Amino acid sequence: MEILDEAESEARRLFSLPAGQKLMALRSPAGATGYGLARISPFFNKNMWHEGFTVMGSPIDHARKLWPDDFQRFCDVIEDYQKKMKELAITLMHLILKSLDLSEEEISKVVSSGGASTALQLNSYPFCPDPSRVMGLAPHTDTSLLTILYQSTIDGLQIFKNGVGWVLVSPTTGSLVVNVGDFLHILSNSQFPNVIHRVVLKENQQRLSLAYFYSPPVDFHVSPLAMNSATNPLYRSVSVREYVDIKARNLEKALSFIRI
Ligand SMILES: O=C(O)CCC(=O)C(=O)O
Ligand SMILES: [Fe+2]
Repeated sequence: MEILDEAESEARRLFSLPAGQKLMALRSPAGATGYGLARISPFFNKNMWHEGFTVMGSPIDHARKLWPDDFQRFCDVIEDYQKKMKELAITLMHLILKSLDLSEEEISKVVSSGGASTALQLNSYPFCPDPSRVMGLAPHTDTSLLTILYQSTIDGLQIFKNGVGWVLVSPTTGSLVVNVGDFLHILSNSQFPNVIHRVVLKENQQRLSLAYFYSPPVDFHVSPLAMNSATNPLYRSVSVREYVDIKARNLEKALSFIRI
């Protein structure tokens, strides 16, 4: 798909800028978008071999700072990428929720009530002379319903499988990885379990990835909707806003805070 190549090339162009230039678009302490460390960094006492750039909607304010005379191409490609990923996320969510026997009415509440919360995260794991000594991205689950991940050509993504351990998910040309996040885990009463994943660098080349996070609107209350008659709800109802806040303070323990 052409848009994957274009978005990858724009991400590469951004991360190739001199450090001083990238710092012009630094995420502000209270802000959610812009250039900076991985969001999960505060939970770990070692830095990760990673730099990121977060977009929500139009990236124009930050793009103007990065390329004062040439920001339009980046904005066009990144906005188009988000539009395509959103369409795909909605299609996937419909299929998943249908498979869980939710009614059309319930599905439309989850998927389209008042617009989703979405974010696009551009990730770069720069060239590293000794990859065996660094952590790319520490283990975590995504907070989203689902995350559509494009990893270009370099290995690194691993998922944790119970009873097996860490399993490498190698990139395949033109393919996307879909990760189940915490919100789908709650909504499906853990029939679609969230996936613990991390990035371990093996090759001494720069690695790029683009993660599109799709979540319900901030005021939506997520609760286990999909249950067969034999099961009890495992989680209490929680608004997206409240859960994001719990996660920001507790990371991987967040689900245990809403466990019934
Ligand atoms: O770089 C990757 O393959 C994974 C990125 C990721 O997990 C994230 O941005 O949440
Ligand atoms: Fe992730």
